[in-house]
Formats: sequence, structure tokens, C-alpha cells
Amino acid sequence: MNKQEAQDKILNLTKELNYHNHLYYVEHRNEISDQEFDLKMKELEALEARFPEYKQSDSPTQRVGGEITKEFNTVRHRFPMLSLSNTYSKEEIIDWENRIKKIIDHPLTYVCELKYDGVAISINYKNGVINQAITRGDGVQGEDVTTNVKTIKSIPLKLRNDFPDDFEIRGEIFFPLDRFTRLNEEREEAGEETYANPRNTASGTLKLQDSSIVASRGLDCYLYSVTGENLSINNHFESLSKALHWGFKAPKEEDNMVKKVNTIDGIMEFVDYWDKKRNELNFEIDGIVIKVNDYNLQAELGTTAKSPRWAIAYKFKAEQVTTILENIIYQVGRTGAVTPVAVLKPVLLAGTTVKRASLHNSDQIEKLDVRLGDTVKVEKGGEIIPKIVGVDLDKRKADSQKINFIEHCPECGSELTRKVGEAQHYCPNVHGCPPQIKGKMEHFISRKAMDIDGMGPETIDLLYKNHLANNIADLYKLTKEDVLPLERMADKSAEKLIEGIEQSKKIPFERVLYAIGIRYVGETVAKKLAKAFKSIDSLATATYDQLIEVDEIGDKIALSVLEFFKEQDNNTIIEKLKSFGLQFQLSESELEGQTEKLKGLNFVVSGVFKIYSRNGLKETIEKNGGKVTGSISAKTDFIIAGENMGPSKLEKAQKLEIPVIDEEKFNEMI
Ligand SMILES: NC(=O)c1ccc[n+]([C@@H]2O[C@H](COP(=O)([O-])OP(=O)(O)OC[C@H]3O[C@@H](n4cnc5c(N)ncnc54)[C@H](O)[C@@H]3O)[C@@H](O)[C@H]2O)c1
Ligand SMILES: [Zn+2]
Repeated sequence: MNKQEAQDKILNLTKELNYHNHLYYVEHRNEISDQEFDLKMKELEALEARFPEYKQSDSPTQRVGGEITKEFNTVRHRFPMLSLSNTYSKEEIIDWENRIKKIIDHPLTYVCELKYDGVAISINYKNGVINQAITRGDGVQGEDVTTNVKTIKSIPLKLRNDFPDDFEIRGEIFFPLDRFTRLNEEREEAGEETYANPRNTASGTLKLQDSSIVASRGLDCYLYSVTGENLSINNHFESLSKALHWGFKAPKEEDNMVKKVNTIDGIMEFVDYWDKKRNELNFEIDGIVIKVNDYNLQAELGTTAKSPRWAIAYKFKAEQVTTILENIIYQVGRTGAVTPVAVLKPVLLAGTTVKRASLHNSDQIEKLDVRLGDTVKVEKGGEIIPKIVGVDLDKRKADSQKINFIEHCPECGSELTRKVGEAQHYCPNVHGCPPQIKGKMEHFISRKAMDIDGMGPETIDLLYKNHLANNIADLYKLTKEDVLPLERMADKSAEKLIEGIEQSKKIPFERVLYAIGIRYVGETVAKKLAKAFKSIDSLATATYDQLIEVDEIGDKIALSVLEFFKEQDNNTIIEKLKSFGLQFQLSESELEGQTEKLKGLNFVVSGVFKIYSRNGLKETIEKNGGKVTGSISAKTDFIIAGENMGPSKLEKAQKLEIPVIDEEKFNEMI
């Protein structure tokens, strides 16, 4: 490679890696796999070593990859938060040990632990009470996400036993897999796009402004290091035992989640054990971290600008297998979205037999250029559902044909539509397409919606097949005599079913609003809309501007609501449901104390209060028509400050000339 080529390559890689870092840390998504990213990083490192004169000042090899956004208060780390050098090869673990042995010439103890795949957090405890939680950010400064972190149940608010007065503990916040699957099921039910992978969703969740949503997601956290001054801890292993003792969730020796070893063989054994067993965990790990145990030796080895020399991460390669693409089927969801699914010759991958893989949409099929009969590479990477990542073209049959995405609905034959700018095809036959009709009823009766006792998807299927119910309003016309002849229905169960339907008439408005299945109106959005509009009639007549005025309601949701009420069929069904006595407005008790005194005003709440609890204050603002946001901006009208308001918030308020008031003053306003 000549100098000019090297310079160009270094410039390009620097730009490219910085771009992917931004996507990953700020937008919580990725366009390339971690492995590809790491490969490019290694390439850049090698080039910079050969041609140091071309190294860029913003080179990603020299810095921790994260950034600071303006959505939270920025806080400087007391001790920098570094990255870890990583490798995918076992030989490099040996090289790493050899480098260490050149500096330290007596026997060493290593600690092996899991490399949790989530987001790093640093939490400060003062006198045994959680004080502040900061993201890694750029390693020097992070963002204050204390309110969100406090909602994570495994992170203690108060410590037990003999904790130090003031210290920092660091760990990885992650999305448990069962919760992640459940979240995606709920989103699918609400017609919302599902999340691609747990890591990105964990990091996105941690940065939400509404901590009640964070709380509902069920994030979890493993702690992996303790830092501070004069802690009287001598080594890493001891720090983990102490963390457990103080009440943190830290890896335990008895689960083999952490292990002290003295040899490379011991390290390899741990690596191999978890490479096999990792699929049994309820969270994702992307490798193993190996650390020199003794703190004095760690200090002797020191750090580079980016990572400690006393630790290394061994990363697992994404598991990949090849199999045959036997067929492509098309599934029609409740919202009419058509999803192509690959039917595969069954193959064992990551501990489970895989028969299906997601293909997302027609763009994806086009991009991969998969064809029936192809030998395809299937991977279980960051995503939960395996995906096809490539085709073995050498094995392609000469007569294979390009796949043409279907033009008509496989269920009802309607011509499919696709909006400009959207990747998904839809069946427009909303009120006549069986999976859409049944899907809407299934959603309506589901636990978080009307929660109708004694009724499940099988009942819906039977009711539909026997022409007893064709839409959600029909359910309220059912009688015991209607349902008794159905399969597996006895006197008792028929009675229970009708009783369950009757009982559902008491379900509060916000859940009815969720149940009627407006696209993009999930549980949380339904709550927000119910609170803001108070009745279905005022929601139905709301304008676009009134809709987006509501906290967290954006363009997509607003347009979807407008579209829903434009359709006569929907209004007819709502009128019918009203006549059956369902709740289409907030109840008297919910309306009580509601005013519009603070209408149009934006508040930020900061500090500790005397008259109100923090949540109580927020509720009072909302009850009186005001809006609460998490951070100060030019749109903020008032800041209600209690004791210990953060200095950076105060500074920002002064800079933007936003009035800061106390609780008494606020009470006068209402
Ligand atoms: N796909 C993409 O576009 C893209 C973009 C940027 C970064 N990435 C991925 O992120 C990596 C860089 O991220 P990084 O700097 O956080 O490095 P890293 O994730 O490879 O390693 C450092 C981090 O590991 C975490 N960790 C988990 N378990 C740990 C344990 N037991 N002990 C100590 N730390 C533990 C800590 O949060 C620490 O900050 C890249 O190597 C790449 O894989 C991917
Ligand atoms: Zn259809």
C-alpha cells in the first residue's frame, strides 16, 4: 500500500467508524454487526501503527466511542470510564498474557467473568444511599440518568452491611430476554414496530425522558467493579463479593459466573464453558472479560487512553449455520402488515432448532437476493429471531428464479398497498380480511386491553368461523344460547364467558382506547391520550395540532388517530360499543380536581419537595392541564425547584431566563 492509499484509507475508516459510533451510542441502532465494526477498528489500528503521520485527531482508536447528548445533565466522571480492548481469537489472549508477564514477573491470578451485552453505568453511593447514576458518555463525561436507574429493581436504593461512605460502583444495564420478547409482543399487538435487539433497546430505554416507561420495561443490571478512595479492598474478586454483601446483583462463584484462575488453560476452560452455555441465560453476553485480580498489579500495568492494559475481552463470534430455503410464506397481522417469513430446512443453531427466519419485508428479500432452494447462511446475532444474512451463490441452482413479492393478500385476495417511504406491504381490507378481523378481536379481549375472562384466541376463532362475531362490537350481542353449541363449551364456561363480557363494560376509558386498536396507540399512548382528551368524542374531533401538543405524541401517532376517525366503519363500531355501555370517557373520580389552569404551560420539576412528592407534583401539573418534561429547553415556561436542585439545571434556567418557582408559588398558580 502506498502512502496516498494509506492516507485515504485512514481518512475513510475514521469517518466510517465515527459514523457507526454515533448511530450506536446516540441513536441506539446499528447498520453493521459488532464483528464488522471490530474488524474495521482493527484495520484502522494497524494502519495507524504503520502510518502514524496520518492518524486523525478524532480517531476512534484513541477514544471511548460514546457521546454526550443534551437531553440530560452532563456530569464529569470522578474516575474515567474506559472501554476494553477486545479480540475474537484465543491466540491473542495468550499474546496479552505474554505482554503482561514482561512487565510483571511473578505468578498472576486472573478473574474471568461474563461480558454482559448492555450499557455501562456508574453509580455513586453516599452513606449507603444511591446518589447519582451516570452513563459512560465519552468516558470523561456522562449523562445523569439517576431517575431512570432508580427504577431498576436489582439496583438497591439503600445498601446493607458495612459499605464505604462514598464510592462508585459500575455495571452493565441490560434487557432480560423474556422481558424483551414480551415488550415486542405487546408492540406487535399495538401495531407498533418491534425492536431489533435487546442491547440497543436497553440503551434507548435508559435515555427515555419518562421514567415510568423505563420502570415498566424491567431492565436489569449486573455490577462488575467498585472504585473509590481508601476502600480497603485489595483485589477485584474481593470487590465483587463485597458488592454482593452490600445488596448488589453481582456474579456468584457458585453459578460459575465468575471464576479465579491462575493459568491460560483456566481462562480457556471458562471461555469454552460459556460459549456453550450462553444460550441458557436470560440475557445476552457477547463474550468473556478477563482481568488481572490484584489492584496493585492493575495500577502497575496502567491504562491506555482507551482501555486498561490489565483486562481483555474475548468476544464470541456470531453463530452461523447454513441450510436450505424451502419456502417463503406471508403472514398477515392485525394491522394488515404483510411479513415474509423464510421456511428453512430445520437446523440446529445456538441450542435451538430453527425452522423459520424473519425476512422483514420486500426490500430485505431484494437486498439478499434469496431464492427458493438456495443454501442460505442463518445467524443468531443481536436479534432474537434468527435471520438470513447471506446466500451461498456457488450452490445456487442454474434455474433459480428471483422472488417476486406477492401482490395480493394470501388471506383475502385484496391487492396489497405500500406507502411511499414505508418498507412494509399492507392488506387494505381492514374490515374483511380474516386475520385482521380476528386479530383485532384478539387484541380487544387481551389481558392489557378488555381482559375478558374466559375468552382467548381459540374462542375468537370459533366465534368468527360460526359467524357469531365479525367485529369487536358483535361480542356484546352474544348470548349464552349463541355460544353453548360451540366446541368445548359447557354450561358453566358459556355462562362465565357471557359474564366476562358483561364485566368488561366497567374497564376504564384508557384501556378501552387501547383495546379498539388504533395503529400506534399502545398502552402508554392510550393513557396519555385519555388523560389529555378525557373522552372519545373530544379525541375524535381533535385536530392535528391539538394531538401533537400532547406529551410524547408525534407526527406518526397523530396522523394515525386522524385516519382512524376518518373511517366511517370505525365510528359505527364505537357508537355501537357506546350503546352497550362501555366506558368512553374518564370516570367522575378521574375527572375530579381537573382544571385547565395550566393549559399550554410546560414545567420542569427539579429537586426534593416538602408539600408534594415528586410524582404527586407531576400529577397535579397534569391534572391542571400543564405538561411536564424531563429537561430544560427554550420551550420550558416554569421550573419548580425544591431543595437540592442541580446546579447545572439552575445555570441552564438562568441562561434561558426561565422563571424558577417554589411549591408555594406553584400552589398559588392553581
Ligand atoms: N455495530 C456497530 O455499528 C457498533 C458501533 C459502535 C460500537 N459497537 C460495538 O461496541 C463495541 C465498543 O463498545 P465499548 O467501547 O463499550 O466496548 P465493549 O463493549 O467491547 O467493552 C467495554 C464495555 O464492556 C462492558 N462490560 C460488560 N461486562 C463487563 C464486565 N464483566 N467487566 C467490565 N466491563 C464489562 C462495559 O460496559 C464496558 O464499558 C465495539 O467493539 C462493537 O462491538 C458496534
Ligand atoms: Zn387481506
